[in-house]
Amino acid sequence: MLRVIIREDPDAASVYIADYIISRIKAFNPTENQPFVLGLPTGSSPEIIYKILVQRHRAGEISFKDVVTFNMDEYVGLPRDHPESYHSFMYKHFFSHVDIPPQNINILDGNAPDMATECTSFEARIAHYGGIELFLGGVGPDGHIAFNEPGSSLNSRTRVKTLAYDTILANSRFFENDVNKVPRMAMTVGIQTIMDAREVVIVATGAHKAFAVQKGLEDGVNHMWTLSALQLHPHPLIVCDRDATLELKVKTVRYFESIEQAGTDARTQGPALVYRPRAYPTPMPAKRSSPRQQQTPVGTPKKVPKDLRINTELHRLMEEDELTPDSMSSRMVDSAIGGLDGTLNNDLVFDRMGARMTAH
Ligand SMILES: N[C@@H]1[C@@H](O)[C@H](O)[C@@H](COP(=O)(O)O)O[C@@H]1O
Repeated sequence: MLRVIIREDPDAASVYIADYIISRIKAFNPTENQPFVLGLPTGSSPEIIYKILVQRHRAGEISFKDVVTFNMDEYVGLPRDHPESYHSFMYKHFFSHVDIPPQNINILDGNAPDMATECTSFEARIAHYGGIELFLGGVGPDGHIAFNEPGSSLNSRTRVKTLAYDTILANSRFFENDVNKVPRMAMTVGIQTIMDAREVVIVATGAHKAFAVQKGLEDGVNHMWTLSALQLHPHPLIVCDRDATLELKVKTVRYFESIEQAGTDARTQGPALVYRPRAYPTPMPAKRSSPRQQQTPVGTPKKVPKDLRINTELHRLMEEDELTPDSMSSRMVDSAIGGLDGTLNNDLVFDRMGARMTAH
């Protein structure tokens, strides 16, 4: 069921989401062998949420020791240590301040020598953990989730996307208001990757999100407003501030408010917490990588166990016409995304195109 929670301002909406995430992690009671798998976004809206999560962690209320994270997107070609890379954002606002082990952090490498392999490997790492339990996301003013711009396939998986002009314009505020400094491409999880999460929580704050919220909630499912795909998800939660509801019908707002007033607190109404979503195969036991392996850039894995093969007849992993030319990539060592490299190098293989892994 679609749940919409409305709070008066961004702070109150963020407190709600931080509370929600904490309660879900606690209820899951993660361990090293059964970690809570959390999908995470960047952007100015989630910044407040991270701030609250850090405060709660410092107050001893929540640990991220047994949480594994997957970030939804990253710019292509921007150096990892650039202040505006999503890698830098995540460390600055969250990872550096909590007890998450570095090997539990998964961020797409926007400078990977082979973009297709990087995307395929990301999906395989998610599958390795049995899927994402809770995917937190934001929404762009044009209704995009992650970087699934208008027109994205609702069946899409992790791939390279060209950014829409609206998004380049919106994100130029992080690049000295110069549209020419904004990367033109990004790697992003697909709509299907998000839809496979057991639970999706979206933060939408500010009047500039109101139109996207209206299109996403009140109109039908369509690929031009990719937020609308969540209408088909069994457990979506959209948390808005009052301004983000400005384009909704009064009737819609009243309905969602009445659901909350009726006592069905979303915090106790999430899906049953299970470690392994049925959509995913039983994963291999997690192996600890040696520090040396953690320094290894993402390479081409060797072979795929049968239960991790993805039938890409159904899901194309790449939009080949949008691939970055090799010359734009620079090989970088990313220790933060290297935690599973050892495992992947030993146990998984992708063919040259990276887009097709078929059952033999
Ligand atoms: N790829 C990110 C999205 O994941 C995010 O939801 C959106 C909105 O960000 P903000 O919260 O800054 O408005 O910005 C970017 O495009």
